[in-house]
Amino acid sequence: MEKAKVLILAGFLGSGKTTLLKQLLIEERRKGSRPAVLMNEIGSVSIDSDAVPGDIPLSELLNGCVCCTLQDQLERQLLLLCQQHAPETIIIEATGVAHPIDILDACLSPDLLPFIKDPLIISVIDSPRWLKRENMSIQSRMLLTEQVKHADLLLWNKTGSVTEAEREQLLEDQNRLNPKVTALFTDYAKVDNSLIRSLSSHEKGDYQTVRIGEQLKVKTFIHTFSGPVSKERFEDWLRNEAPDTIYRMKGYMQFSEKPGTVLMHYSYGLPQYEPEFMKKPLRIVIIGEELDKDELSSQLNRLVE
Ligand SMILES: Nc1nc2c(ncn2[C@@H]2O[C@H](COP(=O)(O)OP(=O)(O)OP(=O)(O)O)[C@@H](O)[C@H]2O)c(=O)[nH]1
Repeated sequence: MEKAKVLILAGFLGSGKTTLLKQLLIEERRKGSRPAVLMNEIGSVSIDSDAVPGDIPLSELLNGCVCCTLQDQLERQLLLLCQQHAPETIIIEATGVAHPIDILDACLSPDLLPFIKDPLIISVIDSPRWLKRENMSIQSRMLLTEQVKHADLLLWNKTGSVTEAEREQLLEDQNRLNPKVTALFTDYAKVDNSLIRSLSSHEKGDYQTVRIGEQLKVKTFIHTFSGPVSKERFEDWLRNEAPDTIYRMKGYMQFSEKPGTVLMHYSYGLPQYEPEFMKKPLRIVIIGEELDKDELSSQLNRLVE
């Protein structure tokens, strides 16, 4: 049996991993290959799994981060995927707070060796966030650095608004942290899949363990809206009231100004909306540091009209 190639998508919350995943799946389909996806989200509700078409085997690890609590489960799920579906490629989208080497460790268990080859770490970095990382907590900064340092392929993503001088800075950081890496400047994580196929992983050095859970204080919670909210007031809330330690929000909402449900993505200060045509519960997952759940819930409840 042909061993499956494993791609580990690493990168901080909201950096563009799901955007890359969708493109990789389209490309895998185009070349007639059999991909499978393993997703890990720290919330108890999977939102990203909608990105995976229904006929592609998908395994989900919810409610925890691979690097902290779910390593055994990741191993088991990988084994099951291999035994049940014999995929040619397995794409692992880890939570934005996972340490890439921990995921790699789980992939390298002896039980899995007959089934998988070449785990490759693709780190998707939110370039504007990287450039302003001094505003983040020390643990988050360390994690970002580790994601750059251990990447086999590094995507400096969201470079649409990055200046030439900032690109120079990114290259300098890259040369300092991971001089051998193959790196690209990308927008919406657009990358030629033939490049990924041609890559081979390099030796991983020692790494500094960053266990997220307690230390990073990245927390997640789910807020359920009882009805439509005012879009204008929601965006006012984002601009003026929402704590800037919210890294990411994602979920389904309805706005009183316009009928229909939207999938709302929020990362690094900007909301984006996509129409959603299926009936979905009006709930969002909020991920951030030092969040006061009760305070946030009452602020969000006040937006319901
Ligand atoms: N402006 C801009 N937005 C982008 C780019 N790449 C992705 N996005 C948007 O950023 C948001 C987050 O992207 P995702 O692909 O969901 O990020 P992720 O890393 O999977 O996020 P988590 O699953 O929360 O960790 C989405 O609204 C994307 O459309 C980019 O290059 N430029």
